[in-house]
Amino acid sequence: MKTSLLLKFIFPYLKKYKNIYFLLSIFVIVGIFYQTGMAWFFQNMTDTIFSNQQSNLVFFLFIGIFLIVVIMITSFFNVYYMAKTTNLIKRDIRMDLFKHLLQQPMSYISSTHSGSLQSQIHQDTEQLDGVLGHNIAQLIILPFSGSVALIYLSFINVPLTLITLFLGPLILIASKLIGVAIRTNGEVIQENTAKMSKQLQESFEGHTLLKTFRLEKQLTQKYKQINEELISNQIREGKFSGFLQSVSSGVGYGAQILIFAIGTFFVANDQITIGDLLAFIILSQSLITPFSNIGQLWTNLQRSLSAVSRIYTFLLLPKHLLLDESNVEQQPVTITFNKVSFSYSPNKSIIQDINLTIMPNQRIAIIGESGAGKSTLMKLVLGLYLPTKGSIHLGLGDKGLEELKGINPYVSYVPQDAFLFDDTLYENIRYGKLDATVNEINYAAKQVSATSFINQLDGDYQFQVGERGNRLSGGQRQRITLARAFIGKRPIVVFDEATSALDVQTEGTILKELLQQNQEQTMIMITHRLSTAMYCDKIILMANGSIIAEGKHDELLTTSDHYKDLYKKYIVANAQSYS
Ligand SMILES: Nc1ncnc2c1ncn2[C@@H]1O[C@H](COP(=O)(O)OP(=O)(O)OP(=O)(O)O)[C@@H](O)[C@H]1O
Repeated sequence: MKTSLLLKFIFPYLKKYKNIYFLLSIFVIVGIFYQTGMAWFFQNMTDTIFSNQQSNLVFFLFIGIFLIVVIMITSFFNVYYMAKTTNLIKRDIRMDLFKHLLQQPMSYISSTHSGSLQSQIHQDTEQLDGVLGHNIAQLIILPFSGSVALIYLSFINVPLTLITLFLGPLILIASKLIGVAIRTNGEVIQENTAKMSKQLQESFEGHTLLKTFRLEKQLTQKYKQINEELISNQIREGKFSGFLQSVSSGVGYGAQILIFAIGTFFVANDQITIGDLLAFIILSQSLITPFSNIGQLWTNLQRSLSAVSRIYTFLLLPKHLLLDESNVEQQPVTITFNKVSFSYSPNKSIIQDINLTIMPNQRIAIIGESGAGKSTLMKLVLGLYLPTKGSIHLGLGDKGLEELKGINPYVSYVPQDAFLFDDTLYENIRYGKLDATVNEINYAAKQVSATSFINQLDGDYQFQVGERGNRLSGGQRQRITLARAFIGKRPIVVFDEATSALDVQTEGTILKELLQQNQEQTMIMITHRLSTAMYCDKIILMANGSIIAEGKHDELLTTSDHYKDLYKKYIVANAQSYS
């Protein structure tokens, strides 16, 4: 990606702190002239001493104290303001990345590994120093301080100035060549680190499997391989930087020796004074440093720019459309599928040509074999994915029909995996309705038969559920996710096998309670249990992404052979379990 484009992207972040940058630039300008001021000071003080004008020494003493005070103040504010702006901008970028991440469509989330994404967001933000902090300031300052030194020295002696200047381009050529290698290598290091976080995260999340299948050796081997790759690339980077440093030091010290040798000759011939030579030795660094440091600063900038490029590319990803929740009212909502087809990838159709109407307050069961497309159909209802063909409309009574083009705000969802946030039970239920009162939370827990187990936990509702809720049993987690879904009283609730971890009796009690107490809600349940489906207003039977039968239990027994078979199997299985 073009450097100018990346700098244009970062500029608005800098602009926000223009006042601090203005103050910073004052201290930076003082810094630019400071080195020349010091050279002037030593040059004139030396010449004064050598010309026996000791009476002027008091004047130089005051100038010396003044210079010390100036450098102390300048150094403090330079470092402080630079750190302040850099960290403030990093904070803003991190926030933008996080907000953007939350608005990513499911297609992005499901195709990206969370470990790599985390490492990318953290590391790339940390690497921004190269374009924000001292690095960029130095890149701007050095040419100026070099020019000021050049003008000052050329007033003293032009040939000696040219000799000093002559060595600089050598470093520039070396750093240009090495800079490209460092940037490419930096990108590989970033990939290695992302792979490592990915593996760390998987080892942590899958630790039960890892232990039971005795996978320690395999995973250690895999981790070792990535670690070795990372270290070899980091060492290679060290080699590149070392080479650059070596050229810079050689040229820097070489310049000083050369100036000293030739300068002494000029002093001996009365072409310059000892003070002038001293000024040359001090300022030669200001002339050489831009060349030597610009190499390192440039490579840092390149490394940072590749981080900026990844951040920019991520922020350019289109967001998932979020409907304005403030307009959402509790009202009956009809869902209509018009010839809807959907595929996750271009070659494989998952949902095919579905026509379906779900009326307000209906109880719908979606059944079918594993992989038939039941969850995908519900993800379309939730608006997590948009149809690839056809359309879904929401009938909103007086407000008419509205095509679903983003997240559906009228639906609550109880997912298959009963995910809980690492927080208290209370907070986990409250996420379903942020302004819920204590009574509402109690009531929601009661509806899903959760109060008895909550009362036995340490701290009741203040119990910390742990990562993904792992301090609770599967059935307890499911009850909390049910409470979270019902507390918001949205017009439609989708259950994706939301009671599969409960025994049939508890499931029956909870569903009976929920169905009775929430008559004014549409409930759509994906289930493998016919015992649940049988009591619904409508059963939708799916196979290979299509609806192959729909109707009430009694109707389906006469209209669908497929359903009849399922029912027979259910009767047999039930009879066996009681025999
Ligand atoms: N994020 C995804 N990316 C690509 N393919 C997917 C994705 N999610 C599901 N699929 C595929 O879509 C098909 C339907 O999956 P879906 O989860 O909708 O089935 P299901 O009927 O709910 O199955 P189950 O009863 O096992 O939960 C499967 O073949 C699955 O591999």
